[in-house]
Amino acid sequence: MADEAVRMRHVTRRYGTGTAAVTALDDVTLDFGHGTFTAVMGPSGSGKSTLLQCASGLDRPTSGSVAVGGTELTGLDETRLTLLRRDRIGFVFQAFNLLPSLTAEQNVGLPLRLAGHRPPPARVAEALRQVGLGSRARHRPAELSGGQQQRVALARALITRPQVLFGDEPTGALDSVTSREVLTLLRDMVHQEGRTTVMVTHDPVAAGYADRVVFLVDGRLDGELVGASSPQIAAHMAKLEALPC
Ligand SMILES: Nc1ncnc2c1ncn2[C@@H]1O[C@H](COP(=O)(O)OP(=O)(O)OP(=O)(O)O)[C@@H](O)[C@H]1O
Repeated sequence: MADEAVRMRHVTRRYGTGTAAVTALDDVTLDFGHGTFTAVMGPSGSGKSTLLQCASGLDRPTSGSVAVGGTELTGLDETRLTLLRRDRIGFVFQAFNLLPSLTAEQNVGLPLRLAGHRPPPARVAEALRQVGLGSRARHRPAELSGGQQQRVALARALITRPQVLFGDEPTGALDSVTSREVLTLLRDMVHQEGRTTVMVTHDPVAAGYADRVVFLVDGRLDGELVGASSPQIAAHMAKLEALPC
């Protein structure tokens, strides 16, 4: 097994050409260790989502390399990259992206169904139980609260037992109490199951649940905090946001 769950080396991502070119990520070298929970923070437009997309194989860097679980993504064709994402990576987004006509258990089983397998009912039930929704298996998304819907999305992301879970503002649409429930669940999964988790967030309270916070400014890494409290993270962000552009 590779030392790191995700390795990024000199990753640069440019969009557009000529005078319209934007360097969204600029020579980023970063590792995410197995069984760690990392938050990615930075001012708006600093490249957080681009970093997440390059690290997870949703997007390809313009230059540099990314490896997940020791597999270099750079040389993979689209089919292999899709398979790697399907088998090794889980995603949760701000929008829960559940299918409204399917029940919670059908939504959770969907990734296995899409991969051509019949979802084992015991595995689906276990995934729902893990996120505290064992009794809501037959409910449709409209019958669930926002926090419950995000927990269904989390169970769906975890049903394939991914090596790495990526979240882009996973609590962005939730109130503070519900956010805390989802973040506690994420943190427990990291610590109890060694599920490597990388989460982009604007919220210092959310980032306070992570073991480590890495900061981006203008597409470049700009320091990190390990084991920091939410007020310490908020103070660091305030300094970064005060920097002249
Ligand atoms: N598809 C694209 N085409 C052109 N420019 C893009 C594209 N995607 C992102 N960018 C630019 O790249 C830079 C980084 O964007 P990114 O979405 O990664 O930032 P972010 O830190 O996630 O921002 P926010 O916090 O506002 O969501 C921004 O200047 C953005 O405008």
